[in-house]
Amino acid sequence: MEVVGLTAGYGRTRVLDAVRLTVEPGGWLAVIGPNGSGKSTLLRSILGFHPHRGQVRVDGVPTTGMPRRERARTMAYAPQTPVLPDGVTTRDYVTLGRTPHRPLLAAPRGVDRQIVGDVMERLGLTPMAERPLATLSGGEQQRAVLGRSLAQQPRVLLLDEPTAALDLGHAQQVLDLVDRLRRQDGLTVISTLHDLTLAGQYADRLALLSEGRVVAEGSPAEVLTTQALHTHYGARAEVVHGPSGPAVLPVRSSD
Ligand SMILES: Nc1ncnc2c1ncn2[C@@H]1O[C@H](COP(=O)(O)OP(=O)(O)OP(=O)(O)O)[C@@H](O)[C@H]1O
Repeated sequence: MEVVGLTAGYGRTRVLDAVRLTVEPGGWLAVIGPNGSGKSTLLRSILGFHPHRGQVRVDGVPTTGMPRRERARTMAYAPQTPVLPDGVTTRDYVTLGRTPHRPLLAAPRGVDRQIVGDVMERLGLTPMAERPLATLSGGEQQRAVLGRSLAQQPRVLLLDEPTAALDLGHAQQVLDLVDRLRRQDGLTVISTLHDLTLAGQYADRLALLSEGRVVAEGSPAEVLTTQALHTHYGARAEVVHGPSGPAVLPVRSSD
């Protein structure tokens, strides 16, 4: 996937300024940056949900002008704060991810049910499959949202803060699953992640966004530096390099 010269904003306020990114097939790019730096706006622009200038290409093909169903088979999105429909079960909700793969208004086929069952099993959602979505905990709902996007079997998966409502064990379970899918199936992943240690462990490249510009891009060890965390987050932190990648340790003020 290539993003070239992506510029976007709200009204007269520019939020993204000529953003340029490239992600190899099967690559995982984590977009990091302080609150309000434009991460969600970037994902929504890439998906074509937010007006922007510039170009987004998948396998060299511009996504602008792609028919909606083709675009939905190309890119799937798990938003940070999804709007969840009332009165649907978890299974029905995950099954919505199959919509771009089956004829309009057709009932789910055996293959759709099998893919949905498989995704729910891998995300630990099977025990709550027949429960109304509204009765799930925040973390369970977040996994259901990810399940829907995985059932879509896209080539590019865009995840906005996929671990925000998850405890550490479930966060690792979800990130491990995404990691397996990219290694086995060549799924390309672009995610935002506030947890910089998890970002450094799972993504193979990081892009640091600050005030709408990519100010650093490279391997986790290249991007996660004490200086960058100080300059762009105003944070005091040490970066420790371990076997799973860099870990970010906040340093308490001595005052
Ligand atoms: N609907 C909107 N109308 C006006 N301004 C908006 C709107 N949505 C976002 N913004 C502004 O655009 C900027 C970027 O927001 P965005 O949500 O993309 O940032 P972010 O990096 O995802 O932030 P966070 O880490 O807090 O989720 C912020 O200053 C925000 O206030």
